[in-house]
Amino acid sequence: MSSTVVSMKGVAVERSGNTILSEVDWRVKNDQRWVVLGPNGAGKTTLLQLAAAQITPSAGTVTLLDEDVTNETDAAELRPHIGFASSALSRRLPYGESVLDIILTAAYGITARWKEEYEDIDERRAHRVLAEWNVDHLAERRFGELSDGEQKRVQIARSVMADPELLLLDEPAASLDLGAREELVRLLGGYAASPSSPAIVMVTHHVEEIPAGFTHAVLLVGGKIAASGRIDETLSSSNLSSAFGVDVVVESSGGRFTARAK
Ligand SMILES: Nc1ncnc2c1ncn2[C@@H]1O[C@H](COP(=O)(O)OP(=O)(O)OP(=O)(O)O)[C@@H](O)[C@H]1O
Repeated sequence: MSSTVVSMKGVAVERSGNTILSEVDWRVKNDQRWVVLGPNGAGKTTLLQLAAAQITPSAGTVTLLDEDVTNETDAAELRPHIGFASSALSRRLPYGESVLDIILTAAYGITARWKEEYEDIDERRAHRVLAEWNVDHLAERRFGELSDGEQKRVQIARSVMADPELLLLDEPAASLDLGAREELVRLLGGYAASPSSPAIVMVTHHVEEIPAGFTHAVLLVGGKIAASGRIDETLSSSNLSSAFGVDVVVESSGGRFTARAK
């Protein structure tokens, strides 16, 4: 049965006197896979930080997994149930740590192994999750020695290790070469297609990075939602042209999208 995992009503975020998001009304259900698009500075990462319970709104209400997020205590309780992969978070991962430990520490919500005793069941799950993201063969390697593409897949494996109810991905394919991008997009598409996967929200700059099977899209412009809804309807040539201020043609084939200037 589908249920709402993210609900934002009349949400605004202000920082240093600037309004970064305003009038945001948005709902994500557990069987939906969303992509967030918009020009640089539109507020995409800020929207994801709200959904990750990393920040609280300046106005309006944010409800995550049926809990209102009004203060730091609410947010701290919610965070273990939300998977979040972003390059800002990955910079905090210890580069000398083994891939297996990077994944295992996620089970305890920490970024470095100290003296924890892990259960066999955690290790088995870690290997299963690594295999799911096609990095199990790298389990004993140091995280910092991996290629960008391998590191991105380990970050996502880490963010799903604790079996989250909501998975948030901030530009997971940024800086990847074509082969690594396509490998990641294929794996994300497979993950998105599974009914047992959580709700997913992915921020990206490029429609080519949207995996097949994503169901919804939201376009942010100047901190406001310019369009949102079913992906095919929202990612229209006219919506993207007006969001990015350039005349583009958007095409889709086999569930994937391309965009190019007219
Ligand atoms: N702590 C802060 N204080 C003041 N302004 C901030 C702060 N954090 C972000 N901003 C501003 O808020 C706006 C939205 O930032 P955000 O990172 O959410 O946008 P974005 O759409 O993810 O951008 P990009 O595509 O460039 O990553 C930007 O203009 C940014 O400079």
